[in-house]
Amino acid sequence: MTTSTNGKFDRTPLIAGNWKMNMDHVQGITLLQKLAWTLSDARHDYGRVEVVVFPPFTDLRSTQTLVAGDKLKVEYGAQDLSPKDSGAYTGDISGQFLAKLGCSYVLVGHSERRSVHGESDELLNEKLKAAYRHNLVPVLCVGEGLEVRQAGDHVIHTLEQVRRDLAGLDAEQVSRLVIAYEPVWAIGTGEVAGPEDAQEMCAAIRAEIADLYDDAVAAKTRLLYGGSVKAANAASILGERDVDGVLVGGASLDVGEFANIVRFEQHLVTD
Ligand SMILES: O=C(CO)COP(=O)(O)O
Repeated sequence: MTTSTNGKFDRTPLIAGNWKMNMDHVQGITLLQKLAWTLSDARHDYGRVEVVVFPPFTDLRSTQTLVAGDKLKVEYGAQDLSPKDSGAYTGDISGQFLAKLGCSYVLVGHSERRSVHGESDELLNEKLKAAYRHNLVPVLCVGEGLEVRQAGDHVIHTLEQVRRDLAGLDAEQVSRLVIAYEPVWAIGTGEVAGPEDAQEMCAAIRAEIADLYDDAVAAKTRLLYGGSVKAANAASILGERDVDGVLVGGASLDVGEFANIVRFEQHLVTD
């Protein structure tokens, strides 16, 4: 992994777009092509700020063809995977298939899967292990709902998720892991956790990883914030010490908006 030299990051910033259940494969290719053109016009340095999109499963083959054919530097991943590698699991998608499609990353435990599909920490732990079996880097999503936040238990709650989800993973795996803190009350609502909220939780997660593993592992794990991120608020969130990137939902469907988030360094206040 390359190291950015902007003085604020010692981990390569990662800007990720979760398309959720939007964009069929034709629309997806158009979106990705426009994004690549926009970033190319802006002479974006992908070694300095990594860019990843998470299209629906049905877009992945055309995404692979476009990325390989046009030698794009945008990376891509899937929004979920099965804990199993193959067999009688109708409707599920194996990490092996995702790796074959050139995916680098896979989302695990997005709050919409935890709530809509009732995914438990035990299942997510299995999914993380499945991702590593196929050399996919998991982006593990954690975060609290509104009631937990109002009760002031957000840090305890989120660290508990981290502990349960990471059970049995080794230090090498966790140093490659990406964890996205996505407070459920800030997803798709226009409510953004402030930069200081993002920093508070990312610092707490990093300290927890140092506790569970060691400081060297904690220094490598990348921590993202997600929830109503837009070009207008991205730079201040990304300026925080422990925030290494953002996981963007709605705004990742707008090329101009997402490209401006990728180019957040233009808006960083340097001290
Ligand atoms: O869930 C999210 C990304 O995974 C955040 O979605 P929004 O950016 O639309 O709030």
